[in-house]
Amino acid sequence: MQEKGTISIHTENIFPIIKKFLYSDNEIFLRELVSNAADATQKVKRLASLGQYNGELGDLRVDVSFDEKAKTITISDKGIGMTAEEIKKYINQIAFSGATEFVEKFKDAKDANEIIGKFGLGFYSAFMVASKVEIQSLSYQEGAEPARWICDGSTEFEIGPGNRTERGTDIILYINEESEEFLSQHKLQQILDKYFKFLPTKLVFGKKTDSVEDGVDKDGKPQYKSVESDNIINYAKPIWTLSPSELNEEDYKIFYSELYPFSEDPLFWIHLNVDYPFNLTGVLYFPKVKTDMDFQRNKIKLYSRQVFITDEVKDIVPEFLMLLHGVIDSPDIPLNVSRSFLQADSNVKKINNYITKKVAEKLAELFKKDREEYEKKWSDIGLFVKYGMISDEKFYEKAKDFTLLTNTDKKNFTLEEYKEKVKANQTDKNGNIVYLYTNDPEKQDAFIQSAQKKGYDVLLMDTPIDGHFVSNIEHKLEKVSLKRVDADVADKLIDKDEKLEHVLSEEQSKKVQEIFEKAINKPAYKVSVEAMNPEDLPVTVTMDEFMRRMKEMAAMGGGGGMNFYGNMPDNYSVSINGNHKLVSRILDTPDKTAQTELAKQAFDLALLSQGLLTGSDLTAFVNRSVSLI
Ligand SMILES: Nc1ncnc2c1ncn2[C@@H]1O[C@H](COP(=O)(O)OP(=O)(O)OP(=O)(O)O)[C@@H](O)[C@H]1O
Repeated sequence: MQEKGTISIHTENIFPIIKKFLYSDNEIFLRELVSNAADATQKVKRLASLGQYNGELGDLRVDVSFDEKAKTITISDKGIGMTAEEIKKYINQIAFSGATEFVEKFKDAKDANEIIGKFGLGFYSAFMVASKVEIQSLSYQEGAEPARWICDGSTEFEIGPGNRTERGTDIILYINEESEEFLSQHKLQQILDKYFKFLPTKLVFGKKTDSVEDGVDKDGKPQYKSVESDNIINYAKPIWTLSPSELNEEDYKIFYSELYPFSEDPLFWIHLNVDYPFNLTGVLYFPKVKTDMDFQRNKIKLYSRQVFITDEVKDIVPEFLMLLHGVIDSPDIPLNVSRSFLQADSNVKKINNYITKKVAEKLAELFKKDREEYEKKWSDIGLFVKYGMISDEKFYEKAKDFTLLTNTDKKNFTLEEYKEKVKANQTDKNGNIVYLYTNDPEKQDAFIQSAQKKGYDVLLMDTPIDGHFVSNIEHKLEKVSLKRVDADVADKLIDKDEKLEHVLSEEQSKKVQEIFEKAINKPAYKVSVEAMNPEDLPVTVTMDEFMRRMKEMAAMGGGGGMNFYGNMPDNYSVSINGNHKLVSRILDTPDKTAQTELAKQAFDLALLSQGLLTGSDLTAFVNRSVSLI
């Protein structure tokens, strides 16, 4: 009996609205329809295992096919099927209270995901690409009659007897004009690969032809023949569904290369597996990252019951772990709602915390088990760890035991070990331990050497994140302050209240100061004469630690009062080593011009050693040097 009816929503024509909103993301229709087919297949399997279905299961597979001439795409399954009554119930009654609310709520929606799941519109996403949709279905129930449903995208539908002779469902999409791009082998293959590589139900997309070896010819050369077989989409083994005890190292590496072909082997990985209070499985990899490109290319992929959803996992994965690779699968993440909802979702927060905890545990384990190996990997993982410590208090608490500080001799220390190492020699008169660091060992070499002469240790803080990391640990560690090695002359880097004897009288000092002020003749350079080790350089140019950090923050866009520092000129301190032979010589030079030239030369050498001497000053220095020789 042929029957006509109206889909129960209160608007004339919902589909143009759906289409309009969802257009940008319209490949989702395939994700929704193939997922439905796979669900129906899983259901019949379950019924059989429960003894509620006794028919032949047969080859349980989902087929996607297309017909370029007829302009159709068909999704077929051998699942539980639907009777006409069920079609009416499941397909016709769209699960939302009213189209008015729908339109109101989502007139600004940009993402199809926001709408589809929320309103149980999975099936209706078909109308994003089809002008007409037909269902042919035969239910698994005994004595069921095949049913056919057809709808042209208006709220009118037709339902009546169908033609399916085997259990299961065909969804036939009559592709609309704007969506003809989907009627392509390449396009469909690409979409199916993206979403269904790990689908638990076999998914077949037509046939493929392979060339296989077939004996040898009369000259003994191998012969080949073409063999046709099903083009199966989901060949790969989704290892995150297995238990870690069933897997070996190779399995994890193979899986990684399946996810990200042509990538270098990962450093290590974490197998995630929880089922309470939320359900989540997955494998996260720590990549070996060579370039920034790698970060952008290989992202964590989010799955829901083995169907790919997105690689935009922001909010689900803690920000500092966004650089990891791998897969997360959770049916408990509300995939289909807006971002702001996601951030407020308590499951998402728990998942976030869980992942952070797991990562910390893994790192702690690696550190404990094989420190040498861990140290080798530190240059790669240090970035994650430091970023994590800065951005997440809880992570800091865990990571402080396995964070390493590396010094200029490339030796590694934990925070605790380092404190012990330098405590004796690097504590200032107020009882603060001063950690010295360099962010550019080449440029700051002269300072590093002077510090080392005093028996000080210098840390290497030369990655982009280290500037923040320095402030972070300084803030967290008690009675510890960090100073860049060029923040002052070696004798004053750590103020121990030890005064060196001055060879110059007060009057002589004043004179030296005047000579240098005149020679330098730049207000941004503040000259002082110090009693220093005679072995140290005659002139040292430094920028105060506090001032430099403020300027760095201003340069990075720190708001508010930071602009104040950003606008200040670069101010430097020029320390003249009053105990140096050269300084005495300058003082004793009777010829005023020669005296100024010598002072200039000594000052320029200081600038030169720090790469601060450029342009016309550099040219003048070179000319002066030539004439002095
Ligand atoms: N291929 C199919 N075989 C059997 N039943 C199906 C098939 N496709 C859809 N259905 C039935 O129609 C219902 C509605 O499908 P629809 O995709 O609109 O929503 P859903 O799958 O329940 O939810 P969502 O897509 O939001 O996850 C399904 O729950 C299922 O009962």
